[in-house]
Amino acid sequence: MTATILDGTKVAKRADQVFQETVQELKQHQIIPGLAVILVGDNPASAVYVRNKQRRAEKIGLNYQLFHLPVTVSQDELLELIQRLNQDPQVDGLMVQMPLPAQIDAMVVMNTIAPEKDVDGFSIANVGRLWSGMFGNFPGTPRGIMRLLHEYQVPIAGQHAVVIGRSDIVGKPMAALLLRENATVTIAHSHTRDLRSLTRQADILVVAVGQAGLISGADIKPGAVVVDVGMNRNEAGKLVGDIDFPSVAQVAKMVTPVPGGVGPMTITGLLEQVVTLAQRRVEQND
Ligand SMILES: Nc1nc2c(c(=O)[nH]1)N[C@@H](CN(C=O)c1ccc(C(=O)N[C@@H](CCC(=O)O)C(=O)O)cc1)CN2
Repeated sequence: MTATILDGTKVAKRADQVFQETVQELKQHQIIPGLAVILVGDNPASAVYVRNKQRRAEKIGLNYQLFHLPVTVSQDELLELIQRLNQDPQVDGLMVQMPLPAQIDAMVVMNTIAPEKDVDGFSIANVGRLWSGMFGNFPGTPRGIMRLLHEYQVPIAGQHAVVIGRSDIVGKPMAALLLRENATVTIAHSHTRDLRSLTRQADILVVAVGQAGLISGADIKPGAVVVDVGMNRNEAGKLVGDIDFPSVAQVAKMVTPVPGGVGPMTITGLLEQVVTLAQRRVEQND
């Protein structure tokens, strides 16, 4: 078997066209959806991600504002900026790029962003909404992965989904979104015993650990759908995921590549969230 590639780059481009049309319609109601991104420091990977966000946000017509703060900024200064942007009516969505330098408590930052503007869905209010099955803002990566699975018509209800990794950004919200769509969900992590007996049962396997080559073809169920969230650099400096792609692609029905799979869909998930918030602004005005 050679797996179908779940092409995040292609799906993201298609999604951008849809968002662009929606933004045009919003502009007819005098609403320009606004996204503010705060970047602290000079982490090179974060700089790339923020640049990609800016390029795509501007392409679909968002009012994009970047606030680049020095790595030495104090927590109070950062919180002050967040509070100002919380009050700014031009800003529909506000996010702080992770990771943050050690002097800043990410939990405090996430919970200072007004929940209705928290487009990352990292605040306690939005996490609660996610797990309660309510409407809310949900993190970009799992949101984007769900969109990718829907685009390729991957059945979810009743499927056994195994999520490896329990981070707040990917693993936990991914499990919640799969559960909301009636998958039977197992979360595995560093303390899980006999990981491979679990991965071999998965109809949908999401790998979000940050360990190159963790999962190979022998570890998966024939015909599984495998989503690789990993972003690692190999010895040659090449970007690779958490799976051994060639062997997995021999056994899986569908698989995401790295790059070009989940990465572009993370930004799609974010843009979808901002556009949804701006649409809500129109409904409230009507
Ligand atoms: N506040 C947040 N911080 C971080 C998040 C997040 O969702 N919110 N996620 C990641 C970084 N991230 C978005 O912010 C992100 C990661 C990767 C990509 C991407 O397009 N990857 C490309 C490869 C890019 C490269 O060459 O390095 C791909 O996979 O094809 C976009 C966004 C952590 N921080």
